[in-house]
Amino acid sequence: MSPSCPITPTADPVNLVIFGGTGDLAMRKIYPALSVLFQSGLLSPDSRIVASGRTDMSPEKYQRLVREKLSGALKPPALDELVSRVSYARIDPQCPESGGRLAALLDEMDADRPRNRLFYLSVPPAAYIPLVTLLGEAGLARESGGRSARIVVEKPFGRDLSTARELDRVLHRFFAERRIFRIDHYMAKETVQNILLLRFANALFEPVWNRRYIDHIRITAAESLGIGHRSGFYDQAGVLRDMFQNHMMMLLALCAMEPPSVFEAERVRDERAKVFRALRPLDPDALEDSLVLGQYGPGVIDGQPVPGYLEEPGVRAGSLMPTYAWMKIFLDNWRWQGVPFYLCSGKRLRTKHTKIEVQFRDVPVSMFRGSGPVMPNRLVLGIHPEEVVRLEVQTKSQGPSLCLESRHLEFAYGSAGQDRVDDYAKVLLDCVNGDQTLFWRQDAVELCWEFLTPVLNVCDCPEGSPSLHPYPAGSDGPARVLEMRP
Ligand SMILES: NC(=O)C1=CN([C@@H]2O[C@H](COP(=O)(O)OP(=O)(O)OC[C@H]3O[C@@H](n4cnc5c(N)ncnc54)[C@H](OP(=O)(O)O)[C@@H]3O)[C@@H](O)[C@H]2O)C=CC1
Ligand SMILES: O=C1O[C@H](COP(=O)(O)O)[C@@H](O)[C@H](O)[C@H]1O
Repeated sequence: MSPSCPITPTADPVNLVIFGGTGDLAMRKIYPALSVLFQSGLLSPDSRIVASGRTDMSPEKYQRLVREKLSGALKPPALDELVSRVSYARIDPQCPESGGRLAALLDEMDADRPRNRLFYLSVPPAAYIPLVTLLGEAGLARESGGRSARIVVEKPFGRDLSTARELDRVLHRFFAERRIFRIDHYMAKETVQNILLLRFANALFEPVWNRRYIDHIRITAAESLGIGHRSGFYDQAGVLRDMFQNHMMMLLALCAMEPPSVFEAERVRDERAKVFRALRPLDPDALEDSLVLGQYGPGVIDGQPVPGYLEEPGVRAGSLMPTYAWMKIFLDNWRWQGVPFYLCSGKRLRTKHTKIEVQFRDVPVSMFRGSGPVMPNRLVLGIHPEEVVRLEVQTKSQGPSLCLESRHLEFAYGSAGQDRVDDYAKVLLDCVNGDQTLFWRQDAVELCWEFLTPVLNVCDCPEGSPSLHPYPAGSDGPARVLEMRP
């Protein structure tokens, strides 16, 4: 850690209520993140976790379940310490007495001292509004006696513009905006957080970070995983709602935003929203010029045969849901006029890799004729698996003749030996501490839904997308994208 970096203090104790405590997200991401926070002392040992679901279960049985599910990821004593802080309450939003029961339980837990309250909606989106209403009507959304009450909302924030607005209306009935945390775990990834520091804490990049010097920017989030057990959600959402409306648009905003006057949540969020306001609307009559949608078929990944999307359990027969999208986006503002941003994400691709590539323009003319082509500079921000910042520059290769060679100036997080906090741990800690910098604000959510509406309309019509390009699992995506790429 840098000597000038302040030590992060231990957060005040919190009672964390995880709605959806038996679910995939809770087991795979939230508990391991909590364990990191407890072990590193960032979360007070006085904090408690109440998991809930509609299933009836004793706290002891739930503790056994957590132990069993997490035994691969966590070992004693970390696992024991985590489990000792966990209890379970059956909460069914359809059941009128659920809210009162939860309120009584939390009061009982607070008998020794009042704790802040954090309610985490880790449930299917259809349960968001009923649970927010339950909290509000039970008086649990109120702050009192210096105790905060915050709510964490998982993506997707609605399934289109109108449902996003409806969710927001209900959230705001009970929670002020400063207490609503719309999570995007991509924002907490180390190299993603680093984008703004790289751009605005160095004098080097900003003068060339514009249409005069940048040819295009490519943002890729490729996954080799399929949809797992999530067909119920995914077959209603597809890649556009799952990855574009949130993570991909956020990466775009971080690459394109103006510097805020000060690094404060609202000022940073203002600048991100301005990027979304500058999005050039997609032309519904010419979508094929800026969009490729695809769906994976059967194929081979890591030498193993994998089924196609339509063979995945739970997917509707003949579903036309896209599992891959490539999009060309323009921003209509002075900095970015004419610079294409290529966004691409898909499931069941050859490898998992997430990165941002900033491609600079060619030199005006090469004076090194006969020494090979002068490749344009490229800045690669590797997010996964490599966490790296790599600037590709042209140099002279060693030897008597004048030959051009591409070399890298590189900084890799993995080799920097710094303290690391996993992405869910970081966002959870920020919720506990009330820092909204890394979270979505409603204006940005709505602007992104508005932008995607023409594509979603096409995908949602019964015939689905007019051109859904198939690609074999384990490939690099639909061949059509190669024709569109610069
Ligand atoms: N899994 C992931 O990788 C990611 C998930 N998300 C989002 O997180 C949320 C949770 O996802 P995930 O964990 O995968 O979902 P799961 O289907 O695995 O788990 C859902 C959980 O919610 C509970 N639940 C279901 N319906 C209701 C209801 N009507 N009222 C109260 N509780 C309910 C279930 O328990 P019970 O049946 O007992 O009620 C279960 O604990 C979703 O919004 C998803 O979009 C976001 C990013 C990644
Ligand atoms: O939010 C989501 O993200 C994951 C990919 O996250 P990563 O951190 O592993 O890159 C994706 O698999 C999932 O479908 C989506 O809901």
